[in-house]
Amino acid sequence: MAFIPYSTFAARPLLARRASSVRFTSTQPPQHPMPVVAVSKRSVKPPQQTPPPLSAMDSVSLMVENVLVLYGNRPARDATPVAQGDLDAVMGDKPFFLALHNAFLDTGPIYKLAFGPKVFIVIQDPVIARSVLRENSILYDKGILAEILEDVMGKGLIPADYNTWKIRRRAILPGFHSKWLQYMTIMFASSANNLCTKLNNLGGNEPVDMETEYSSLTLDIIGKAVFNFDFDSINSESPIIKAVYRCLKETEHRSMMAVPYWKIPGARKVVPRLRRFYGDMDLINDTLNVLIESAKRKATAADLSELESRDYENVADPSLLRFLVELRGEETTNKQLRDDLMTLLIAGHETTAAVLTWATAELAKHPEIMRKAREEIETVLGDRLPTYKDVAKLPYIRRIIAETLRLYPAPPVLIRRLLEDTTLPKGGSPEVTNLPRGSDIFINVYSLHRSPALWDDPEIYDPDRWLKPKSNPGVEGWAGYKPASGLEEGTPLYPNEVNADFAFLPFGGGSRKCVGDHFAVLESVVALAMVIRQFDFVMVDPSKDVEMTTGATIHTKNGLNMFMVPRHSASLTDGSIGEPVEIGVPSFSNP
Ligand code: HEM
Repeated sequence: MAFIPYSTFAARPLLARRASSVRFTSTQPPQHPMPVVAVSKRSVKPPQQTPPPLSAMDSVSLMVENVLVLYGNRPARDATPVAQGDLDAVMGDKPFFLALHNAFLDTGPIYKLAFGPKVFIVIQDPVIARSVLRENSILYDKGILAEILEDVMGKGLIPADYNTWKIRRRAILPGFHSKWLQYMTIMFASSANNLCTKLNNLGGNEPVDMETEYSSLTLDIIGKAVFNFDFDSINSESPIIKAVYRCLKETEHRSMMAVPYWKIPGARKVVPRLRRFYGDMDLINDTLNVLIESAKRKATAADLSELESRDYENVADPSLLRFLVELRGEETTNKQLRDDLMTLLIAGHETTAAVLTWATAELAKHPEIMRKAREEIETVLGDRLPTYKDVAKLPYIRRIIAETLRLYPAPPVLIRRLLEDTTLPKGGSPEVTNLPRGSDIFINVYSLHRSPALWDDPEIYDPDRWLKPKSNPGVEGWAGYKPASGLEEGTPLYPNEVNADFAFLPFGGGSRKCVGDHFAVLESVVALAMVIRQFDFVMVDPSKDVEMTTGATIHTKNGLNMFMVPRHSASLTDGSIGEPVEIGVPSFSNP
């Protein structure tokens, strides 16, 4: 059976490009951006006490109960439907969350998914999701997800137990303050500019795999932001980049395994993929340790207010790592810092690459949306590089990012494990659900975002849906979606879980909500605007492999539904694309 990894959430199309006639010749010097986009600091409301984690005995007794209920005569605790039969029919080589989605359409907003003695509770209801993620978040830990990610992220924020998480979240969250984000936006533009230069230099009709290109872009960005390290993966492939990618692949592979083979004693010495994985981890850890030592040597202790008001344009190392080692009172071990860095690197990389890839794919499918997007970019930016201030003036591009995250959330499923017996609210389901301690829970964000009960024409890609309110009294306790003044300047950066009352969870919600949401939206808006104003993308028959005019055959990785070829029109290039102009970003130096 398959679990869902954090970083790989599938669902990404394969793209190709060719330079279009959009000019890109000069830029204005970067302005000092003002904080116009509403970037708010969220207060973390830690619960008072969390129940103890599950013991092996607890797991066994839960499995016994499941067997007795599913295959014996013991009555179930409630009437929540079991989706076993339906899932068997749909499970094949499709991504796991698509199987979950089919079961949702057949079964309803909450169901139980049985694999032998193991039962998962699958939730696609905003009221129940709100209860798990926000109102009663104290009752849950990351369960299976923590087990899969432990080797890579250690006690980083995503898999961390409650006590570690509470301390590290308090340290890391302030690092994403608005002055730093403003400065980072300049770096996003500079990095996206490198990608555009590379694509321009490729020339010809060769198809380009945009998923890979976006992935390199977001890796370069996250490396600079998190530890001031220039992977330069847009232009080169170093051993460290290869090691990072292979580790991501290993995490993905583990997520598909029913048996945690990496925990078998001695396995890491004899299984070739594990030997390579731990070798890669050694290389990454050595590199991170050098970066940590170097940051510690240069560090001067500072208070939060000093760090928040820094002149980042004149700081040699503006990274989060530097912030973390300089923040007074936040003494921490190298091991914890390594875990934090690795977590941020993985969490902030493929997720953003996926949204950029899907957004580009959807724009290629919808020429009218592409036209409106380019019109906005032309009006606001012309051919200069975007700044933080500009992002506030690009509400249509921001809606495109939001709409892409709705249809292609990455991760498509949030994972939790219940630590105490509880009762879930009804929401849109007929009954409340009684759950025993130890229940594994999937919040199926993919289906929540495509639920006909919550969205009009949910399968349609429509960035303007975010301008219209939506409600449904049939979902008991759901406040509906309320647009925040049309997402114009000065309003929230993106429609979020608060104004959709947990029907829209691209960055999760509650205390463990993504710390990088604003970072990711700013990055996506800047990169998408810069790429689509210069390049065209065309959709072709998604149902089969396609022979390119160049003779190349493109295969979609996940068989989901789309890929692209360059537009075959000579009029698309008029030779007017000039040299991109450098902007004032200090170079990111590797130690
Ligand atoms: C489009 C891009 C992104 C998406 C869709 C995304 C999505 C998410 C989601 C859904 C969660 C919640 C997971 C859960 O509740 O189990 C999360 C958590 C997290 N994300 Fe992101 N993320 C993105 C970008 C980033 C970036 C750029 C960073 C860092 C620079 C980041 C760092 C984190 C961290 C550290 C957590 C764990 C928070 C905690 O448990 O306190 N993410 N992300």
